[in-house]
Amino acid sequence: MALRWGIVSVGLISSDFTTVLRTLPRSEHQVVAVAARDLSRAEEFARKHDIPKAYGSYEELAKDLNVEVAYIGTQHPQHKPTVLLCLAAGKAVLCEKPMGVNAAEVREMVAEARSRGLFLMEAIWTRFFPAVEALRSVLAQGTLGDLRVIRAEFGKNLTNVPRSIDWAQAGGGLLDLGIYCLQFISMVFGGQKPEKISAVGRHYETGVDDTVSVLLQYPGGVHGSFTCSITAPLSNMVSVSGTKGLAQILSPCWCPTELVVKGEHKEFPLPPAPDKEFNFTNGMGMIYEAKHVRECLQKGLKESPVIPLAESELLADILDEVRKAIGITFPQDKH
Ligand SMILES: NC(=O)C1=CN([C@@H]2O[C@H](COP(=O)(O)OP(=O)(O)OC[C@H]3O[C@@H](n4cnc5c(N)ncnc54)[C@H](OP(=O)(O)O)[C@@H]3O)[C@@H](O)[C@H]2O)C=CC1
Ligand SMILES: O=C(O)[C@H](O)[C@H](O)[C@H](O)CO
Repeated sequence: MALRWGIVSVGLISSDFTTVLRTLPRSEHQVVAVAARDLSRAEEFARKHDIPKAYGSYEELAKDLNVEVAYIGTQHPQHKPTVLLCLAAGKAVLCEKPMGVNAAEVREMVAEARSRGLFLMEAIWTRFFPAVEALRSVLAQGTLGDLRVIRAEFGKNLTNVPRSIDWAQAGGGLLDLGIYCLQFISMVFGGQKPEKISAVGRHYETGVDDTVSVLLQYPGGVHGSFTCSITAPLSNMVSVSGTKGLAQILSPCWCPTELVVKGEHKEFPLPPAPDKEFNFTNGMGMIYEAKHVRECLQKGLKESPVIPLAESELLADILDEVRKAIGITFPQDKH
């Protein structure tokens, strides 16, 4: 039975995700509706992606009984209201990262999903790439020995991307790019709560975070660190070091296809996407998370075992702590 998707908002990532869904067998995935704040833009998107139903409001899509799962592709601050709207309408929800602007928002969404017995997942698509699955396997086998340190970086000049420098839209690097680094560190250290968090950072002129470095101490004398930036290019790699060797996820680490383990280079090419256009790097890699969502729903799961809701809450808690340490607040923090 095909999983019937509703796409919430018609922005850049929504276009990429919809393009990916339409490469999948129609017997497994169908995009049955799309909604935008403006009907004409929703209709244009529907024409581009051959979607049967277009709505001029998210509310109308939420009421569409043909929609089983909603994909939330709005900007950060609109994630919470649209997730809550779709949950209230009985939809399963896949919400783009970061699921919330802060931990309070994430906890509100998680509580609502749990109280309604509905599936909710944060679209940390990185975790579903074969290269990252291979890294998890390497770690599980003890190939690197006893872990000591993990280091991650994600930086690129985004000062020309309006949402990235827009304080009202919770811009900056931490929520947009840093979350990718942090989720690697948390994944490697088993979703444990760090014992100590420290951070230094620079503010961008609009009040968002510009470049931030974070140090996380975990139980057992191990630690992780990351740097994210919206103004400076960084290595965009991840390295995991243990007593028996080093593993590296090569750039682009947030959507990787290359893993190096103790000097051995392994490639995990994306599925072919002939004549498909994407707004973001390695967009075809969203196929993995889309397939995972369907697998979860087929099993009757209410959350992903790969990016559990408790992990989304933990990531948000840590990002809150980091923002507090460097003095970054957003309008959404007051609610
Ligand atoms: N997984 C990945 O690889 C990526 C994930 N993302 C995530 O996806 C989300 C969207 O990013 P992106 O597609 O670049 O965003 P866009 O700038 O394309 O905006 C997405 C949608 O947000 C709505 N929107 C835009 N501005 C406002 C505003 N000021 N107030 C209210 N709503 C607004 C619009 O919805 P409408 O269409 O209804 O008008 C718009 O289409 C982000 O949270 C980001 O973190 C982004 C890039 C890559
Ligand atoms: O999730 C992402 O990949 C980021 O939002 C984008 O890559 C970043 O905003 C640059 O476009």
